[in-house]
Amino acid sequence: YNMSRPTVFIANPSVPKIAFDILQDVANVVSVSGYDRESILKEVSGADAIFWASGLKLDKEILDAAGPQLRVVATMSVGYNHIDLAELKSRGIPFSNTPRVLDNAVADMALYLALGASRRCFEGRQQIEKGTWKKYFDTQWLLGRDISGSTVGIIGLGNIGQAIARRLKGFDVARILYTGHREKAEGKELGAEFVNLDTLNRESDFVFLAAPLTNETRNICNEEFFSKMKKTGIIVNIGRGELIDQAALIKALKTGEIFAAGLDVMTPEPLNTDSELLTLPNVVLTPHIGSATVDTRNAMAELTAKNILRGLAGEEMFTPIQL
Ligand SMILES: O=CC(=O)O
Repeated sequence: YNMSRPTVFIANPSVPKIAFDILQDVANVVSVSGYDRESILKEVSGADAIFWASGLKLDKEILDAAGPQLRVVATMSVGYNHIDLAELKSRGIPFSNTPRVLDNAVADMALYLALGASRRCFEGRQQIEKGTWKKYFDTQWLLGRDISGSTVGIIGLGNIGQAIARRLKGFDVARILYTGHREKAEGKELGAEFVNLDTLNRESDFVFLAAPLTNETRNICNEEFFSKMKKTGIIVNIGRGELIDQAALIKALKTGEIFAAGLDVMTPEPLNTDSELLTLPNVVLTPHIGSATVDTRNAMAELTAKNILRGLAGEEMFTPIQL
C-alpha cells in the first residue's frame, strides 16, 4: 500500500477485471463491498477518482462523502442522466462516459426488439406454451408486419442511432427518417432524411428511441405521440425508460392504437413483476441488457479505466463530457 499513489474507488463490485488490471499499475484500487448506496457512501471516502457503474444517482452527497481530494469521475455507461453534471462542474472535476464501444451491441438489441415485436415472437411463444398452435395451417395466424419496405424513424441519430440505421439498410427498408437537434452529415451519408418529430411520428412504421434522457426528451413519446402513430406502428426503446410515458404506452398497446413495442428500458428498473407490461402479448421485453456482451462490457470497463488514468495524470480524457 503506497500512500503516494492515488486511490481509485470502483463503485460497483461486478466491474470486469480488465479495469483493475489497468488501474492497479498506477493506483490503489478499492472496490465497494455492496451494490447499495449506503455502501458507496460509507466507503468512497478518500477517493481521488470514482469509477461509476450503476444506475444510482451520483450527486452532491456522494461527492461530499468522497472528500475534497476527489479530482476525476468516470462512468461505465454511455448515458449520464444519473450524474449531477452541475455539481461536477462547480468542483472542476472532469467527467467521462463510454460512447461508441457499445454502439453495435445496443443496435443489435434494437433490431432484435423491432423484429421480435413486429413478428409477434413473444405471443407466438405463449401460443406454443398454451397448446393453441393449430394442427392445420391457418394462413391468418400470428401475422406480423414487414420491416422490409417500411419507413423507419430514429429519434436521436447519435452513434447508436447511426448503428441502427446501418443495420436497417441491410433489411431493405424504404426510408429512414430521423429527428434531433440538427441535420447531420452522417444522416446524409446513410441516406436518412432529417424531419421534425411530428413528421417522423406520423410517417414511421417503426420508431426507434436512441436519444439521451434530458428534460427535452423526457416523455417525448406520450399520449399525443401514440395517438398520431400509425395503428400498425411499432415502437422500440433502447435509450431510457423515461423517454416514454409508460402508462400512455400501455393504453396505446391495449386499445390497438399502435401494433407492438420492444423495450430494453422501462420504468422502474427492475420492472415491477406485477407490471401490466408483462401481461401484454404485443410487447417484447429485455432487462436493460443492450450493452451486455462479454466483449462490449470489457471494452466499456477498459475505456472507463483509461479515462481515469488520463484524468489522474491531468490529461484530457479519451471520451470527456464537456461540462
Ligand atoms: O444504459 C446503459 C448505458 O448508458 O450505457
